[in-house]
Amino acid sequence: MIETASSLTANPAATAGGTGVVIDCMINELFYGSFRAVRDTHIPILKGKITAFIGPSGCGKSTALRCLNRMNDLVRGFRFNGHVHFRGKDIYHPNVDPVAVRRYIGMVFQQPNPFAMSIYNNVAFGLRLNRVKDDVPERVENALRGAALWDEVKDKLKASGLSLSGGQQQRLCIARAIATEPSVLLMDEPCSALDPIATRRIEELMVELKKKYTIAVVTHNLQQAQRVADKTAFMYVDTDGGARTGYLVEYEDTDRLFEDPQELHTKQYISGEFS
Ligand SMILES: Nc1ncnc2c1ncn2[C@@H]1O[C@H](COP(=O)(O)OP(=O)(O)OP(=O)(O)O)[C@@H](O)[C@H]1O
Repeated sequence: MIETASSLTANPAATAGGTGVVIDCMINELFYGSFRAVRDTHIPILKGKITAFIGPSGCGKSTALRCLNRMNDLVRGFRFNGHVHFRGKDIYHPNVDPVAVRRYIGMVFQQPNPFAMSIYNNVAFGLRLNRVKDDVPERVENALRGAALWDEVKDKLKASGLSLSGGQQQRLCIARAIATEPSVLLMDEPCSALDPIATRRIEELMVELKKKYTIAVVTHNLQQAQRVADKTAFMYVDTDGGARTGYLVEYEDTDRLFEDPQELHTKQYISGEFS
């Protein structure tokens, strides 16, 4: 039996691993081919909160984020030992369809990636992909409003998505991701290609979006994590014996992690002793 999108919605109230936990992610070991990229990383994603993944380059932040909606499945040689519980199911169970998972756990990438089609169709595309046929114009408008883009584009919905500025393109991608009303939005360094003003706009939008969606975000920007995140997961990378395996060092309330880190590596990282 193939699990369908509807089977993942069957028990929307179900949580895993504790009250308010929408996704409970446990990575015992994760490989790309023979390379062990991540180990011993347990990150609960809490409902209605923003969880930031921070840490030095190569520690596995994006890899861990991509586990949450099975995006790593697309990578050749990917192997995963652990679980990702969502709505009472392990999304890695062989009967779960990854396409159904991504309907409920959407993703926004580092580089804004609008399609070479109109602004309207960029948002409607995600709906069509998920066979949503009713109320498409209303849903497109709601998604563009939700992404704080409607006022800027309502008079040019037929213009190409590529004609927008970088920050607008990223908000268009957010609109595309929220059009199907996912439960969770994964954001992989969503501001790294943007200037400070567009970055602030996206940060404000994230805080607004968390009223409706749970968010997990990878960021290199520690101030950004402090500004937007409720919870922060700090990852580090072992380099013993030539290995480069990332792991979770500390997961805490963001304020606590930055004000009173419990682990030496966290202290060193947030004080800028290494990057
Ligand atoms: N598709 C892939 N195939 C093989 N190895 C990969 C792949 N993606 C990532 N890796 C490796 O896995 C490790 C973790 O990478 P990942 O991109 O998750 O780290 P990161 O902390 O997000 O890094 P950065 O901050 O530089 O983006 C790195 O050693 C990286 O080279």
